[in-house]
Amino acid sequence: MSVVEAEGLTKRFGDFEALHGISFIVSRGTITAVVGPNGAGKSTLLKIISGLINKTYGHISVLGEDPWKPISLPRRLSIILDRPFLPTLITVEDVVREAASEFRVNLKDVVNLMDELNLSLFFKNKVKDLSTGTKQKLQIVFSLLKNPELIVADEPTANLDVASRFEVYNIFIRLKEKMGVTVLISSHIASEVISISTHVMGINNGIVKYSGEVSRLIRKDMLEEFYIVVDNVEVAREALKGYTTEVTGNQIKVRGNMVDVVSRINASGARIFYLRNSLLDKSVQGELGWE
Ligand SMILES: Nc1ncnc2c1ncn2[C@@H]1O[C@H](COP(=O)(O)OP(=O)(O)OP(=O)(O)O)[C@@H](O)[C@H]1O
Repeated sequence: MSVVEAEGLTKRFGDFEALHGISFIVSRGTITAVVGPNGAGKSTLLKIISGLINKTYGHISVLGEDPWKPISLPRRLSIILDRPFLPTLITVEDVVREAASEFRVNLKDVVNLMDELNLSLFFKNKVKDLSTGTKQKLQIVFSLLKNPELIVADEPTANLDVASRFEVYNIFIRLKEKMGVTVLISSHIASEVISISTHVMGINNGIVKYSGEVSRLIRKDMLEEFYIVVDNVEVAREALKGYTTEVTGNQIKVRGNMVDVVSRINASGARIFYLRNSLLDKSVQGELGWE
């Protein structure tokens, strides 16, 4: 069953056409990586789906509703943007208590979600004193409190380090697997977001260049070979026993599932400074005509 349906979707800003009559569907219980270069039209598309801006022409239906004239959508859809917008002068604990009461959720459930993102240690801090990445993670917690059916996340991990990015991805993966939540997520780091997704939609110059299941569009060997740079190679390598690895200085070339590899290294105590699948990034850029 489709959660989002678009047919001939067009968006103009004055004389400039940002989306040129695009058509696609998003099925329930999938994670779709929305990838493309700067100015491709990703944010414009995600904002239309979220009801933040209106289309110019065409058809768009989100959970069976017109997102510009929503009925139940605000309750069922969570929007995550790359910039946090939180009250800054009060403590995290106060924000959390207020949010729990507003969304009528159990404080314990909020704390569990915060634990998953390693946020609980900031409980007594004022929001204004948190790093941008920590504020962003807090923002994500609030966005998820209403137990959405659909999450639209525009560059949600832009301000986060590798470990935090995967904490966020793991939450999306869990929500999809346990609750059948549908996720649309955009990122500049195509290879990373594709690695955690079931589907990929490649956009450039306001056109969907390709769209479909990751397993059909991308070869497994290309998906599962990437590089990480860590602070402690020995500890990281020990954590990756059973995986094929090649070490050069602080860099490890790994073959395997990216989510599992990152979880193992995070659990080992080693720190990942850098993670990239350049081969896949280049291939996606080539397919999209992305300079
Ligand atoms: N409010 C606006 N008024 C005029 N032009 C706009 C507006 N919003 C977006 N655009 C233009 O539409 C095009 C698509 O922008 P959009 O932000 O959707 O791209 P994007 O793929 O999200 O890029 P990025 O990754 O840099 O955020 C760009 O050329 C942008 O300049």
